[in-house]
Formats: sequence, structure tokens, C-alpha cells
Amino acid sequence: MSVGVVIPAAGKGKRMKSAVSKQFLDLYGEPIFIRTLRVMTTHPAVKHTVVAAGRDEMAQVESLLAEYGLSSSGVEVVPGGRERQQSVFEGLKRLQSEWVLVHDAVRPFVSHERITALLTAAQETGAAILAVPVKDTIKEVEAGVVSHTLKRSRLWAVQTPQAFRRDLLLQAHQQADSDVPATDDAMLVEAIGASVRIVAGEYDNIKLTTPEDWVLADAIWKKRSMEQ
Ligand SMILES: Nc1ccn([C@@H]2O[C@H](COP(=O)(O)OP(=O)(O)OP(=O)(O)O)[C@@H](O)[C@H]2O)c(=O)n1
Ligand SMILES: C[C@](O)(CO)[C@H](O)COP(=O)(O)O
Repeated sequence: MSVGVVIPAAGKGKRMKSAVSKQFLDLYGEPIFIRTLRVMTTHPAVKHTVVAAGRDEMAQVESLLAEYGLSSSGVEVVPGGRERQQSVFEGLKRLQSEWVLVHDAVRPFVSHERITALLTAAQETGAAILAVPVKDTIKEVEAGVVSHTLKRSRLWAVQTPQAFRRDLLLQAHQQADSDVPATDDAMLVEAIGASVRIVAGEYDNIKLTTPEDWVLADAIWKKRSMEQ
């Protein structure tokens, strides 16, 4: 199975409120995105990885790839876009593999076991995503008032990686409605009528987004260290 990876890493991390873009923040001795790349590039199915970096951060990414020994791991850097969707599209255009994984640079805790399960599921319908059942009750709100309570048993919190047949994802990006930025790639594939398979993720496959997430990251890191 030939798999290429797109790592969108061109965000500014506004919600993290950090001095530097959060993907560069240190996570126990290595930048977050380096830890994420190490997981993805060491999966046996992965042959080529493209990092979509901020235009003003490309040299920094290239330098860190060299510093942490990832330059010769089939990792290429391209300029990302103003929205995550554009960054993914730029990376996707560089891949030739039959299958593609799209994975946030700031999700360093995904496991090879879940990546393998995701790739297996994707081969059934051409698209599969990791997700976990929602634990809280979710409500729609309009003008500060609840307008609708969603049926929790049908709700999943979506993660990455997301796996697709490359030609399907390329078609989805090419046909995307640019007026409605997609917050994940599955949304684009759904929009062209493809079935997206849900694969059980892990609750510790968190996306580092706000300062509070560091507490979680620390606990996950310590738990993993004790298990080794
Ligand atoms: N124009 C963008 C925006 C986001 N991303 C990437 O998409 C992933 C998930 O996005 P998110 O967590 O929202 O990161 P930011 O956009 O940086 O965060 P914020 O919304 O708080 O600014 C991150 O790896 C981020 O670097 C990207 O490649 N290009
Ligand atoms: C793709 C994603 O991680 C799935 O939950 C999420 O939609 C990314 O959102 P962000 O605002 O770009 O972090």
C-alpha cells in the first residue's frame, strides 16, 4: 500500500496565545511538529511526506528537519495557505501515491496501530477518519439561547489522520466551494457524495490548540513514558 502524508503546519496558533506558532513549541525536547512527523514517517506504509509550512517559516522548518534527522526521511516542505484547506491542497498536489493521510502537525500522540486501522478502513470506501464518541451533551445556540440539543449517540469528535484515495481527495479539493472553508478534509469528500468511514480513535490523540491542552499533553506523555 503506497501512502503519502500531508502535514498542514502553516497555522499561526492564535488560540494557543504563544509567542511562536504552536507547532514549533517544545514538547519534551523536540518541537511538536517534529514529534508528529516522527510518528508519521516511521509508519511502514508511509513513503512520502509533505509539510505545508507558513511561507515565512519554511526555512525554520527545513532547518529543524535537518537538526532532528528528518531531512532524509522523504519529507518535503511546501508553502501553506491562509486556511488549513489551502495548506492541505498545496501539499496534496505534491503527492503521487494511491493513498493519502492528512494529519495535523499538532497531533503528536496518534498511534501506528490506529493509523493502520484507518488505512484498512479507507480501502473499503476510499475515505476514512479517526473519531471518538462525544462525551458531553452538544447544543446548537443562537443569540445566546439554546436552539437545539443534538442526539449525543450520533455525535463523534473528529480527529486526524484522515485517509483517502488520492484521486478522490484531489477531486474534492478541486471542486470545493471556496466560500465555505472546510474545517476538515472529510467535509470536502462528503460534499462530492463519497462515503466516509468512521474509525474509532483514541481520546489521547489530542490536537494541541489552547494553553489548557498542555496539561493533557503532559499527562499523556507521562502515561506513555511509564508504559514503555
Ligand atoms: N492556514 C493554516 C491553518 C492551520 N494549519 C494547520 O492545521 C492544523 C490544525 O489547525 P489549528 O489547530 O486550528 O491550528 P492554527 O490554525 O494554527 O490554530 P488557531 O486557529 O488557534 O490559529 C495545524 O497543524 C495548523 O498548523 C495550516 O496548515 N494552515
Ligand atoms: C481537522 C480537525 O483536526 C478535525 O477535528 C479540526 O477540524 C481542525 O480544526 P482547526 O480549527 O484547523 O484546528
